[in-house]
Amino acid sequence: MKSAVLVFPGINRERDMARTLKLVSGVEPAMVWHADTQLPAGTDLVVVPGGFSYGDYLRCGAIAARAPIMDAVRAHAAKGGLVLGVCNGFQILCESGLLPGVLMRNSKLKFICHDVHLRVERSDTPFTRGYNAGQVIRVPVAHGEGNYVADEDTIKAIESEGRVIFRYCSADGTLGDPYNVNGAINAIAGIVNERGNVAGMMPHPENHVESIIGSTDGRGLFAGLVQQFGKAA
Ligand SMILES: NC(=O)CC[C@H](N)C(=O)O
Repeated sequence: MKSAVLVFPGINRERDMARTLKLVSGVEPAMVWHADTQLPAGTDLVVVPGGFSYGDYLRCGAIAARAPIMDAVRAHAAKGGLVLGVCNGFQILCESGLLPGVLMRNSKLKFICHDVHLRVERSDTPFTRGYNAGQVIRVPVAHGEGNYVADEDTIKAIESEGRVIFRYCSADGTLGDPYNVNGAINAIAGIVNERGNVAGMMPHPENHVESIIGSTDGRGLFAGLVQQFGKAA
C-alpha cells in the first residue's frame, strides 16, 4: 500500500502516523508538504494527520483546508482514491467540503486527552474491514474541537445511509452521555462520505498499534487498509 501523509505548518502527529503506516504496511509513506500541488504517482491512500495546523487560527482546520495540496486531495478522492483524516485531519476534511459537517468546541469547553472506547458501527468499509461490526476498541483522543455537528438533514442522511463508522461508547459498547466525551451529535466519532472512500475520525488509532504502549486496538484500521492493497508498494 502506497500512502501519502500531508504535512502542514503546526501539524504534530505526522511522524506517529508515518511510523504506524510503515509498521503495518511495511512501506514508508511519502511526506507531502502543504504547498505542493501533486501527490506522488500511484498513491493508494492519502492521510491527513492530527495536530494544530496554522495554530488552530480561525477554526481548527479552516486554513489548512485552503492549502494548495488540497486540490490534489480532492482530485484523488474524485477518482475514488482513499482519504483518511484523523483529528485535525478530520477537521480539515470537513472544512474542505470533502466530508459533511463541522467540528465544534468540545461541549465542556476543555481540551481532552485520554483513552476512549469506540463502537465500530460497520465493518464493510475500507477503513473498518479489520474489525467486526459492534466491536469495541480503545484508542486515545486529544482535541479541543471534536464535537461533531451537522444540520438535521445531513445527520438524517448520514445515519440512514449507515455512514457513521465509530461512536463513543462505554467499555461494553453502551451509548450514553457519560461516554460521549465531546458532546458530538449521536456520539459520532467517525464518518465516511457518500461514496465510502473518504473517512474522518477524531480519535487517534495510529497511537494504539503496539502492545508495549498498552493497546493494539488501533491497528485493525491500518491492517484492513493494507489487506485491500497488499503489503508491498
Ligand atoms: N490532536 C489533534 O489533532 C488536535 C486537533 C485540534 N488542534 C483540536 O484541538 O481540536
